[in-house]
Amino acid sequence: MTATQDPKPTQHEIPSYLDPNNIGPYEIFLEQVERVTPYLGKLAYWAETLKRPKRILVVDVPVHLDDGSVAHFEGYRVQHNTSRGPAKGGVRYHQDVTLSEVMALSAWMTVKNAAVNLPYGGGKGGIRIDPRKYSTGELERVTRRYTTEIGLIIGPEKDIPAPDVNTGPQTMAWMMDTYSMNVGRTATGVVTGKPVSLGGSLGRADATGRGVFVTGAEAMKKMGLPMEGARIAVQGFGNVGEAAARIFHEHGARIVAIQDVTGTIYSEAGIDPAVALAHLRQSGKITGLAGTDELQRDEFWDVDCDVLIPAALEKQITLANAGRMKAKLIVEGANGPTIPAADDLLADKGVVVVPDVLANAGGVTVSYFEWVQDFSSFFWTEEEINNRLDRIMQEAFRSLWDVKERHNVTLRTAVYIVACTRVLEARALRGLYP
Ligand SMILES: NC(=O)C1=CN([C@@H]2O[C@H](COP(=O)(O)OP(=O)(O)OC[C@H]3O[C@@H](n4cnc5c(N)ncnc54)[C@H](O)[C@@H]3O)[C@@H](O)[C@H]2O)C=CC1
Ligand SMILES: O=C(O)CCC(=O)C(=O)O
Repeated sequence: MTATQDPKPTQHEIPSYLDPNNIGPYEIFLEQVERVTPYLGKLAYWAETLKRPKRILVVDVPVHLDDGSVAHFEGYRVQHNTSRGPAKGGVRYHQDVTLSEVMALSAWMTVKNAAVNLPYGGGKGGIRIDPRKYSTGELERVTRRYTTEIGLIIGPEKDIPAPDVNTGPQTMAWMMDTYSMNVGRTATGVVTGKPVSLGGSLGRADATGRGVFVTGAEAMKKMGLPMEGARIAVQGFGNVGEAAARIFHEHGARIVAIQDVTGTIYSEAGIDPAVALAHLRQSGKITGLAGTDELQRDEFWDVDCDVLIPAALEKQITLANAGRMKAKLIVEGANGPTIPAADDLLADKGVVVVPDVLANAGGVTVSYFEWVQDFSSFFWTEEEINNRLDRIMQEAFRSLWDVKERHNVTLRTAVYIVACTRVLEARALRGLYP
């Protein structure tokens, strides 16, 4: 080496296995468990329970395509933990779904359900498929075959799926119908997020975005950030991102940037989410909306905003962008959007992060209401649902914020302390032997 050469490795010279941005989804969860373990006292004895999913099912999903050929898709259902009740969590259709991802998503469900004190464990499912490439009929056949394959382990008292990325009420209707045919009775309680006419709950469609708003608004109050005119940037404009943007907008905040899989738009004057949604539905893309400028994908992270809402996929906030973000508050609509190293960097910068396992718990909370309504065959008004949801989310936020202050930790660690304590208390009380 000559004297002019820099002896320190540059970013691209770091071997991939040492690059914190390269961490896998389940490794992120394991790191989060490591961080909470010192706060668990005697329950740390049981911490290994959290690191091991209770049950994993990998299934082959063969279907006839419209052209007469047969395609095979890989599907998963992971039940991470059932100490506090049946497994509960969504089903994702995406071309990049992996077992590690579904394991992480199911583990985050365990933490989330305990964080808001729902009587559930955690589960999650997925199929590695790009749904944009298949017709509605093909997706129905994929869904029905997948439901039959995982029918071994799901059920209203065992494991209750729900929507996630690229799945929705129609997917849940097919799942409910297939499961019901297989068991010989109509079992509405086997999935949540169904159409309202099939035992679905009023308020479920907006529930996750509403919870993002409620927890975000609580955090803003604690931080002294006014809602009126607050600058908001949203990544992901689907079930969660669109509803969150719309509800913040309705409360006087200004949506300055939206990014989805098709592109990124920016407007200093603010974007009306309803107009953006109509444009997206009509044109198939978010870009090209009148009164907005198109940004390069990576420029989204430089947008001047007070609140950033990642509501797309995992691992979006990394060491490559966390340092340059302007937001004072991040409200995680998505599951797992922030890698642990970026979490540390944000904490050092004084950025408050409302973690996924609290911020996006509104969806599963109304799923719980739906499940209860299906069991009792007695349905509540939308006002009752929204009032109960708001109360649960506000009370959870306030008590978890107190834990954060008491232990002088991040809000994520505070949520993990409370949630993991609840899960492991149940584990310890139940004991190990039949
Ligand atoms: N649907 C629900 O009730 C809940 C969803 N979540 C989480 O919220 C996130 C979003 O889920 P949904 O809104 O249900 O899904 P969705 O399928 O309705 O919408 C996903 C959105 O993300 C965008 N997107 C996908 N890839 C992207 C990329 N590379 N860059 C930018 N945008 C991208 C899509 O264009 C779309 O706007 C996921 O992490 C999911 O696990 C969490 C709790 C409940
Ligand atoms: O509504 C549910 O049961 C689960 C929603 C979900 O998958 C999630 O919260 O990530």
